[in-house]
Amino acid sequence: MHVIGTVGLPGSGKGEAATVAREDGIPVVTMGDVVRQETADRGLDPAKDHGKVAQALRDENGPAAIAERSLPMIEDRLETHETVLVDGIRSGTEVDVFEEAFNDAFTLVSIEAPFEVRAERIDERGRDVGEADGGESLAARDERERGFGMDDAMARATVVIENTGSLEAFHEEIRSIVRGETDDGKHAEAEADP
Ligand SMILES: Nc1ncnc2c1ncn2[C@@H]1O[C@H](COP(=O)(O)OP(=O)(O)OP(=O)(O)O)[C@@H](O)[C@H]1O
Repeated sequence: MHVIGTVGLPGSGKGEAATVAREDGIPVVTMGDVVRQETADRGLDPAKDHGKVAQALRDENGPAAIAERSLPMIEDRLETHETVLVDGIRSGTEVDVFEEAFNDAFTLVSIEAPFEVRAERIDERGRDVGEADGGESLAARDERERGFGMDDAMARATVVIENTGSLEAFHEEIRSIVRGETDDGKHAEAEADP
């Protein structure tokens, strides 16, 4: 069993990492899915009302609410898959939830790139889909994510990927992590033991 969580500021490459994992047959659970499911369960529109419901979940059940609700989804995928990727972790409190649930089977990966590199990539991504990222500036999004506790979450990572090279190089790094070929310092003994 291996649960890999990714953290990183907007445009760092979390979505790319999730795509690479899916292509490798690894199920991806995103915190966004949890919020959209809850929004639908409350009879609201997942496309419009997810921000409101994310806030309501935290107000009603505390800062770990969304991570806690993702646990049954993750456990369900682990019944049929050795590895699951969790996308969208945003705070140290959420990291606590996964470390408590999965102990040494949990690896937190921080994906990092400088502001200018992320800004350029988000700009390119916007052009691909024909729209900007909701009109909110990257600096404002960074600020909002940091407000949730992203810096704390990133500081807890045991694997750090500098996503400053080519897309292909990044894909290779992610593939090696999801295939369990990268040593995060926690699994060394298990790997050495045949
Ligand atoms: N190494 C790279 N080289 C070139 N482009 C990249 C690289 N890594 C990511 N990208 C591109 O940069 C953009 C941002 O990456 P991605 O969507 O994965 O970020 P994210 O962390 O999911 O951001 P957000 O939190 O805003 O959704 C995407 O268009 C992605 O394809």
